[in-house]
Amino acid sequence: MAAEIQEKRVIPKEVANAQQEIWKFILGFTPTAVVKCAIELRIPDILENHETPMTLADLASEIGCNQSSLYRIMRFLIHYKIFQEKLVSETSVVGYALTPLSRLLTRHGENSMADLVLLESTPVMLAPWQKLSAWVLDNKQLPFDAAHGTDLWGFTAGNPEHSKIFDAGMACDARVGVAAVIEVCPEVFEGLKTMVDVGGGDGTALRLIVEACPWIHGINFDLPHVVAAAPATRGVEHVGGSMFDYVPKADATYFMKVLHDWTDEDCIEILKKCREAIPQDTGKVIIVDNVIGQKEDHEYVGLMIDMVMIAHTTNGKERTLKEWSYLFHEAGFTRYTIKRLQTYHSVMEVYP
Ligand SMILES: C[S@@+](CC[C@H](N)C(=O)[O-])C[C@H]1O[C@@H](n2cnc3c(N)ncnc32)[C@H](O)[C@@H]1O
Repeated sequence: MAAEIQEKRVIPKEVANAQQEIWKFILGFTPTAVVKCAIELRIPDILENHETPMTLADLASEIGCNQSSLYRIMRFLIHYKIFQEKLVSETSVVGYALTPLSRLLTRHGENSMADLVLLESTPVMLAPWQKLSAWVLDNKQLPFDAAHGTDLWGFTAGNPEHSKIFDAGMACDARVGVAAVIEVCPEVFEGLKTMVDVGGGDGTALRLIVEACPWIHGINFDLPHVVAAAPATRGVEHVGGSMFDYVPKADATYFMKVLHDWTDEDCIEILKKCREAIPQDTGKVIIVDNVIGQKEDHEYVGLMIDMVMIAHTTNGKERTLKEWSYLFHEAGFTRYTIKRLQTYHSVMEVYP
């Protein structure tokens, strides 16, 4: 039966368009929730392991679920280009296949971002988002503390399961960041005999750097509960402690997505500790972090991460180059260079 569709416009086009846009905010969490669902069901892994596109019936049987609910999940994710429909070779049967996006959502792929999706969508990380407006109003209790009664680092120290999820999430972003640094500016690591990764998490970043630059002896420095759970790695020594007390001595200190967790005053204190830890004539601090307010390319990621800093950290923030430069100057450093990577990160080398 053919239906006749008549579009009767009773509200101005501009308002109708605005309403469509607002729906993105009303239900903006749905892509996150449904992608998380697909990862938990291991759909990217199942499709990766299947040589040809997979029919709904085969995929449902592999997962052990009902076809009609799976169909709706897949229809939604195809719309978001997470999966695609393709003909099963030389037949007219349509199956599901990976796209460049879902290739990043397998559980153990080299460039997988799945653990980061799983981390950010845990109830623990979502709860502080309910507390933003209260914090903006009085700037008293930080959103994470308001939700959990302690800051993120205190929470991970007391919750080993969440600490593991947090470290895994950080490690997947570290893999992408380190690969980009080694690809674009390997000279950053030339001539270094020792390097300490301050706030290095489970040591993933340092492991990859030492694998690519085997002349470096790596020191992975993080809070005691984090290094206690970190896997032993050749060429990397794990040291537990707090960067507010001291930074282990090395030719260079390396920070990846650490300083953005802290206030200007905290960063200046940490950077001063770094100046004491490195040789005054040949030492340097290497910072891999976001610099906002530059080219447009990754600005939306930077601005979203800036909101994450409010929700999850102790007054951390994303910084412009001018704000970074202020920290370096206040901590007593005299010059720095900056290189932008294809990812949202930049690499800054800062000298005494
Ligand atoms: C956002 S994560 C970044 C981890 C890692 N650099 C990466 O890029 O994946 C921040 C790290 O700082 C560590 N950290 C927090 N407070 C610290 C302190 N006082 N001293 C040393 N590390 C600390 C956390 O345990 C966590 O591993």
